[in-house]
This record gives sequence, structure tokens and C-alpha cells, in this order.
Amino acid sequence: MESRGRVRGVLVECPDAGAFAAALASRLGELIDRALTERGRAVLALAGGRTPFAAYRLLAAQARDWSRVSLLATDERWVDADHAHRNEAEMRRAFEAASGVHFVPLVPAKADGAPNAEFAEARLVDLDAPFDAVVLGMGGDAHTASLFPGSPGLDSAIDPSSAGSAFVVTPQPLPPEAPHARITLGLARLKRSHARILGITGDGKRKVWQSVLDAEPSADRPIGLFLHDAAAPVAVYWSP
Ligand SMILES: O=C1O[C@H](COP(=O)(O)O)[C@@H](O)[C@H](O)[C@H]1O
Repeated sequence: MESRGRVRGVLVECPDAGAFAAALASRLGELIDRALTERGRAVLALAGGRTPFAAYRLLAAQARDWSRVSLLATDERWVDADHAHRNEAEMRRAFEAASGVHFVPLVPAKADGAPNAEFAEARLVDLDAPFDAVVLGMGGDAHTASLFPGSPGLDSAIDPSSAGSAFVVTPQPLPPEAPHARITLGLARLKRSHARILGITGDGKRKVWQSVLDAEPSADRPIGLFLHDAAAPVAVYWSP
């Protein structure tokens, strides 16, 4: 436990990417097994992007009854199910070893027409209990999930009085590595979890994380809306 900025929280510093993946997979495995023991079921919302995927592959190799585990992305790109930028598709590949695990999509298999959150909301109706774990990532602009600073849709997605759990956010500008509108879980839904974890790697992201802690919470740095909430602490996993 250590104090950073004005926030107390857990920081797990790992010496390298392998140790980061192992530590994250181990913690997620503990959280899943606790949920299975206590509730007979586990539901996790997992970051997409790139950073956590080695951890997901290690997690998937752990032995347990995966048929009682459901996974969804914290956010999804408005693309078809087989698109290379679809977070869910990448997760399905990472969890191939986890026989029987369930995936809850946030976007229809054919992402036709204007992006909308109706499909996601319909899937989330059955997942009203707190998540067992939420894994967040963070971009260099301090976005998390698809809560992109300064983007259309952000205000509703971070407003605790907004109805619903899922929102359309269109990053502005569109990130070159995944230039798509997004469906993201909102701030309140992401916080409603038995555990919140942020996974980041590299000195650049560590500096962003520290600068967010040192600043007042603001919609300009959406990850700070989690990191500054003492009522919903975030464990941070980091490696160079
Ligand atoms: O677009 C996204 O970016 C963030 C960060 O991704 P990373 O590749 O820098 O780890 C990710 O957490 C989010 O789920 C994803 O859709």
C-alpha cells in the first residue's frame, strides 16, 4: 500500500512484462475462484487494447470450471465480430484454453448502421450484480475503457445520474490504431465491481498515471475519475 498524489491504493510493481502478466493472471484467478466459491458464478469486465493479453492467456491456462465464468470487454469498437480491431475477437483467441467460458458481446456480430448501445444494454440486463473484477487499461491521453477525453458521448458516460450502463463514445480524434466509434461501459457500471485493477506498462504510462494522481480529478483525464475515488479503490499493476 502506498500513497501517491492524494490517493491511497495498491501499486504492484513488476520487474518485467512476464512478471506483470503472471501477477495479473494470478490475481484474476484468485478473484474468479473466490466468486465461484461464494456465488457459484464469476463475471469479469476486461480491458481490450494490447497491454493485458499475455495475462489473459496465462489466466486461460488455469484449471477451473470455466463454464461458470462470463467475460465481457470494458469497451468495444463498432466493428463486425470478425474484425481485427474487435476487442471481443482478440479475447476469444486469448481465452481459447478456457473451455466453456462465456463471452458477452457489446456490439452485434454485424455492426451495421449508426453505433448504438441498445444491443449492449440488452445483454447487460442479466448482469446486474457487481462484477467480480474490472480490468482497466489506460491510453497515453489518460482515457480508460473508451472514456476518451473531449469526445462526443463522454459526458453521459461519466455522469452517475445517466440511465443505462453502456454508451456510444466517438473518440476525437479517432485513434489511428483503431479508428472506430466505441460502445463503452459507463463510469458508474465500471466502478460497480468487487475489485478494480488498472494494468499499465512502460515509463510513459507510469508518468501519465502519476500526473493524473497529482492533478484534480477531471473529465480531461478520465482514468483519474477512478483513481481519485477512495470509495472504489483501484489496484495498479505496472511493469517497465
Ligand atoms: O482503445 C483501447 O485502449 C485502451 C488502452 O489500450 P492499450 O493497447 O494501450 O493497452 C484499452 O484499455 C481499451 O480497452 C481499448 O479499447
